[in-house]
Amino acid sequence: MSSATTSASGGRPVLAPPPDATEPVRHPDAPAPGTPLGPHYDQCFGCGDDQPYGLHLAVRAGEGVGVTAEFTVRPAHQGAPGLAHGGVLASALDETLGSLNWLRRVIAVTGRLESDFLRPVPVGATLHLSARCTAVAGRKMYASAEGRIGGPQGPVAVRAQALFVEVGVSHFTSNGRPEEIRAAMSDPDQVKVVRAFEVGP
Ligand SMILES: CCCCC/C=C\C/C=C\C/C=C\C/C=C\CCCC(=O)SCCNC(=O)CCNC(=O)[C@H](O)C(C)(C)COP(=O)(O)OP(=O)(O)OC[C@H]1O[C@@H](n2cnc3c(N)ncnc32)[C@H](O)[C@@H]1OP(=O)(O)O
Repeated sequence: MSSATTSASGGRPVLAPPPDATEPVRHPDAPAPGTPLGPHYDQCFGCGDDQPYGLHLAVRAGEGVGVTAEFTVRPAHQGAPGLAHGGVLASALDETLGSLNWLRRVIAVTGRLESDFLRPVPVGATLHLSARCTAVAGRKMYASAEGRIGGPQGPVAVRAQALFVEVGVSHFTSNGRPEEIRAAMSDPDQVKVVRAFEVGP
């Protein structure tokens, strides 16, 4: 019997790479380890500078197909008094995982995200996130992430496993609200981001 966590064929967990999956490949032009990746869209809830209640996640390239990031929980991110909302923490994991695609120079969107919440995360705390791509199979990228509190070596508060699916720019231009697409396409910085992805390996 299949379930939400097992594939229709063979009963393999959905987030387990298939036997023909390959090692992820870092693009030769990927930024050096330690380089800030910068926002992919200034209105992005995860990384955008112009999103007042956003997470303002600061992501840096790591080794291989890996990244690190920091997110400081603000009062706008509460679920219970003084504590981060779980959906916000899942967003931080999602954004960190999504950034891995920069290092592969592939545009991809989250297909599936499974999160574990291990410790409450207070307002004012900085979540130290890290993510790595574990495998690639066709358009599918498998990845995992964790977030620690109290410092980069502190206890793990949240972790996630995810599947991203490669898409073309038309995923956004065909489905996004036209006002925002038009604005994005007339912003030279945004066009530069899209071009960086279109020049593949
Ligand atoms: C001018 C505009 C500029 C736009 C900006 C451009 C570039 C900027 C650069 C980067 C920005 C990119 C992303 C944003 C980055 C970070 C934010 C965090 C990430 C997100 O927050 S992003 C938002 C949430 N995300 C979605 O909004 C996705 C909605 N969704 C869909 O759009 C489709 O659902 C899609 C595309 C996922 C698949 O659709 P599809 O038709 O293309 O492909 P298909 O269904 O065939 O799946 C292919 C293979 O993936 C397997 N598969 C698919 N889904 C699965 C699942 N859930 N579980 C297990 N396996 C799954 C299939 O089983 C099959 O596997 P197999 O090949 O083995 O059969």
